[in-house]
Amino acid sequence: MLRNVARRQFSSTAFNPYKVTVLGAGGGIGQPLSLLLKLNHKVTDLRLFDLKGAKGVAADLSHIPTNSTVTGFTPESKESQAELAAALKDTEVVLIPAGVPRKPGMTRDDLFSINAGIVRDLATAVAKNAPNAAILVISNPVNSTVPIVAEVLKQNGVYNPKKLFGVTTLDVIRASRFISEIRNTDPTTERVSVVGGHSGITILPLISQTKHKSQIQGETLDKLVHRIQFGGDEVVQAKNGAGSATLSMAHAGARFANSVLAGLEGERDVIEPTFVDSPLYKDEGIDFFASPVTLGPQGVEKIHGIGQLSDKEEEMLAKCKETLKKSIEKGQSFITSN
Ligand SMILES: NC(=O)C1=CN([C@@H]2O[C@H](COP(=O)(O)OP(=O)(O)OC[C@H]3O[C@@H](n4cnc5c(N)ncnc54)[C@H](O)[C@@H]3O)[C@@H](O)[C@H]2O)C=CC1
Ligand SMILES: O=C([O-])CC(=O)C(=O)O
Repeated sequence: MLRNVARRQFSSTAFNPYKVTVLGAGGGIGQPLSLLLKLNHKVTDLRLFDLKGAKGVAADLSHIPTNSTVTGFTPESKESQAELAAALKDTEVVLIPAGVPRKPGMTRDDLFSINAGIVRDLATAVAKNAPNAAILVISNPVNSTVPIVAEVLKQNGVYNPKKLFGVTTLDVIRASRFISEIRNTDPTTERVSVVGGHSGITILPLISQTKHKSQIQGETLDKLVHRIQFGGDEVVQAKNGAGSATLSMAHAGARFANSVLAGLEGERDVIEPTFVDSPLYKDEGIDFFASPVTLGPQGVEKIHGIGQLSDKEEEMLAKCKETLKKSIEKGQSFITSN
């Protein structure tokens, strides 16, 4: 009995042979994320790339008795692109947690000067070696790195807006957890729509759309919204210079990747909030926005609107859009004006 359950949970079949690549797999997020992907029965060929450490992580994970193969890739020399190309060749899903994390006192935008170039170069390699892959961007600042990837793909003639995602799932899981702490409920059943972007005031949790809207008001509401928006800072401060969220992010990234794979496999009604090329506010010059998205065989199947907001949420949305627009334009012009 136990064996059957284990087999059902972990074994792969010929129907779901997905190749998945993690870029930045040796890092704080990359390692636990790779572990969770090794446990995902939808993944059969797991490729791990990092400037350092990926081979060790791959050898370690390869002893876990799930059906996927795991291969590690590190560049032979500073200039070598061959290993990155091999890690990406014809892969179906690419997760990008490569880049530097925050230290106390920094904003995510402070990471732009280093991470923009890292993400640009990795996106260029994806464009050349896996032009049809779904790309899941974790590296911060997400509000700018996703537009960077889009512009690189456009320059290479392979941009498919249905296959590019900024991973905002950590905001969603934080919202579930924090609301359950206030209401003393089971966090696994709490659903909160979090829209906008992924930093500070661009993170817009729609508490008025939850079943707790009448119970969570006034100061409690303000504190909850603030905690969801600045949840990353709690971890950055607690780690005190040793980085930002890694384990909760690995969980969030693995959950989102599983949803993307479920959509590709043809599962129906897979909906996750994510930061995508979106029609919602394009007429205001905002090319990307996070909202609930139905995931399907081609990637994005349907982008849902954000529904009815409270007056307070409308005010927050206006501020969110102002900041988001600038961050998106900063990412776009990093590619178009260089
Ligand atoms: N989207 C989100 O919700 C979240 C995003 N993040 C972001 O994820 C990124 C990674 O965070 P951590 O894993 O904690 O950092 P880390 O420093 O522990 O790991 C980053 C890894 O990227 C690798 N790397 C750097 N340049 C590379 C390149 N050109 N090619 C391949 N690998 C490269 C490094 O060698 C390192 O192993 C940061 O930018 C962080 O801000 C972190 C938490 C949540
Ligand atoms: O706070 C950070 O820098 C990392 C992050 O994006 C998060 O934890 O939400």
